[in-house]
Amino acid sequence: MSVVDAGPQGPIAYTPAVPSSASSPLLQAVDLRLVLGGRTVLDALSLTAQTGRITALLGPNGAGKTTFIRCCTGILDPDEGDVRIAGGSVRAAVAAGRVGVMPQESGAWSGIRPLEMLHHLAGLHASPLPVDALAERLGLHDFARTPYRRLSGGQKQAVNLAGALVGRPELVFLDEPTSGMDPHTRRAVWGLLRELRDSGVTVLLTTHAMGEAEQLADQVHIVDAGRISISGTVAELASEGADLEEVFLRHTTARIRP
Ligand SMILES: Nc1ncnc2c1ncn2[C@@H]1O[C@H](COP(=O)(O)OP(=O)(O)OP(=O)(O)O)[C@@H](O)[C@H]1O
Repeated sequence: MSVVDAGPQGPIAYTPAVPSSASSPLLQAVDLRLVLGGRTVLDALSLTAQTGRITALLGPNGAGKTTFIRCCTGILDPDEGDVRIAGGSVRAAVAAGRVGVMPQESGAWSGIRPLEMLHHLAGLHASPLPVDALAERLGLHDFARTPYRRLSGGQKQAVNLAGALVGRPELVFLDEPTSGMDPHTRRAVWGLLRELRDSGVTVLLTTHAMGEAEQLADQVHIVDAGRISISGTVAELASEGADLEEVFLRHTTARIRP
């Protein structure tokens, strides 16, 4: 077992609620197709996320990253293809508390205060993380009494991240987790995500910050127009003789001409 340091309150022992087998990919999406509003949003998209690794999904605006996460968390059903989590269905994994999700926009009730929200979410899980220690780790006590609607963008992100983790999931989807965060907070979150990985948690995140993917990702998938354009480790992708941003630009389609 490894540990998430909670700062002055002491460590949080982070063992996923359901330990996963390290021998296979925890998440397997095969040939997903989905049409929304007459537009093909996912187009034969297949990818895996290995157990206890950080997988980054990169892609232009509108490429289908959030839609993919919605298919992996039971919010949307693909028209074709299948998502398996630990070999079972998405719904079974979600019902068993194996999955955490930090959406780009949370549906948090606007008047709720951060710690109230976390205590509420913790109450939905069998063995949640200690709320105070998690809040301490993410600096939530500084604005613990502020209603959600009055939080800054970065503060909302921190609360949403805590909400994704409080149930001690073994698979966490983070949709642009550090967008709007200052560099101090961003680096603290990177440290936390590395500790989660070291504890065996599987993380799939989206980001538009190439440096974030370079810092964190064990595996990168670049998606363009609903399909995987290229995948590999950062080192494998950079072996094309370019940095990750250059690889991204080469393998995706510009929506707007510079
Ligand atoms: N419910 C819906 N009905 C119709 N179109 C939708 C729906 N949800 C998403 N889309 C469309 O699907 C496409 C992909 O959206 P998605 O949010 O998955 O992109 P994304 O890769 O996460 O983009 P970003 O990087 O900007 O967050 C967009 O063109 C979007 O307008």
